[in-house]
Amino acid sequence: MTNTNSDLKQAVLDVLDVIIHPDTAKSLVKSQRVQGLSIQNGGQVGFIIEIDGGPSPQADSLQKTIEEAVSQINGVSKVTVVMTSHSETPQSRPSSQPAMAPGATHRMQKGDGTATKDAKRPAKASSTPAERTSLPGVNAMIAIASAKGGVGKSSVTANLAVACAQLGLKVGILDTDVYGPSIPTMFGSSEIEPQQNKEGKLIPIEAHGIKTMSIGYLADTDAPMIWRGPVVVSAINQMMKDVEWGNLDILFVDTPPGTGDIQLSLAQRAPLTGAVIVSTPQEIALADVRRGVAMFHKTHTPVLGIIENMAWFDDPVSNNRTYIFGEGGAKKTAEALDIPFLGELPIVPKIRKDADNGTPAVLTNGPVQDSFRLIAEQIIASLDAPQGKAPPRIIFE
Ligand SMILES: Nc1ncnc2c1ncn2[C@@H]1O[C@H](COP(=O)(O)OP(=O)(O)OP(=O)(O)O)[C@@H](O)[C@H]1O
Repeated sequence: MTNTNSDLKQAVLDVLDVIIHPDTAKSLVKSQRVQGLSIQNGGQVGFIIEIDGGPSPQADSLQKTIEEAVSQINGVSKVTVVMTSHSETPQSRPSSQPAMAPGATHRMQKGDGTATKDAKRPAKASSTPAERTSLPGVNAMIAIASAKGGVGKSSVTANLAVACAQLGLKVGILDTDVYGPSIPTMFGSSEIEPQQNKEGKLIPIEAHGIKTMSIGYLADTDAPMIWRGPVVVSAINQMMKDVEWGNLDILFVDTPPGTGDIQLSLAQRAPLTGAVIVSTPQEIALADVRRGVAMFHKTHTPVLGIIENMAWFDDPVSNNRTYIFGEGGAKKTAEALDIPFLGELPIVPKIRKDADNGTPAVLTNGPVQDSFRLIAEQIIASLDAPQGKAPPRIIFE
């Protein structure tokens, strides 16, 4: 960040410090209601304000006051305020927890408070997948999850989405991985800034035939994200609803790794049709898979299947196959948990290289494309099967 940006940041904080929250009669800054303040090039200011309760005329008026006050600051070209609410009050934050995410940004506009309403809605045991896909125009919403980080969840999401599009489906990806949003990089779209339509909804960025929206387009991903769980969930909830997805056959959701509170809230609140779990074959990852499956069961989200990534490596020089992370562990776990096993993907340097270059490997004809297509076909078929059960597994080498 440049000195100018630092000065501007301080000027914004100074202005917010003198704005008093009408309910608590405390300064927004002092009551730790400002999160994720960020200044983008050209004086674009974005931040989150935590409010209590859902949308209200008071919240609207507070937002207007904030926007007007900040836009008066010399050097500010655009102000975007996200109003979020959740059940925990800012005052109950442990003092060790930072109130702000330095450098993090968020350019979405005006929360609708649905996070609060949703937080009170229990996951219905009786809900069917169809009932839970409530995003208008979106036929199915599938979470790609991994209980462990770095197992290739985003790579699988990107390639699966393109494989589904190659099979003729309209596909989108919502990247909610706040800890490392990699979809913009994998689609070569990280420099593009999403625009808004007349209703203020974000227009997804289309790349390689996929509509993408990512927290990475909205945030400074070089800055550490230290948002608290409820704020993350609220921001993601807003991302889901405030994007003009249009008509989609499948919206894949790249989720943050883990099975903590954030992931549980997401599984409860997102109108998921089902979840696909990605794992590597080793035992330590598989223990996490069990936790992930349990989490989705708890929220009555059908687990459509498990994909084993980085299953083996074929050395092109020696022609030897090495099972670097062990052999067949995810398949065994799938069998033990009575969950469809969707297939295994080897370690292929092209998958990594193409991801880094912004062109998913599945775009090139060859074995990688074949593997992802087979998995995509099973997932598509599983959407029509009762209870989200996949058809018998197709074996490929
Ligand atoms: N089958 C594969 N072959 C080769 N490289 C792979 C494969 N799958 C993933 N990778 C590479 O491994 C790294 C981690 O993958 P990726 O970012 O998709 O994982 P992730 O589970 O989404 O990570 P995170 O937990 O950080 O979100 C990336 O560099 C990616 O290109």
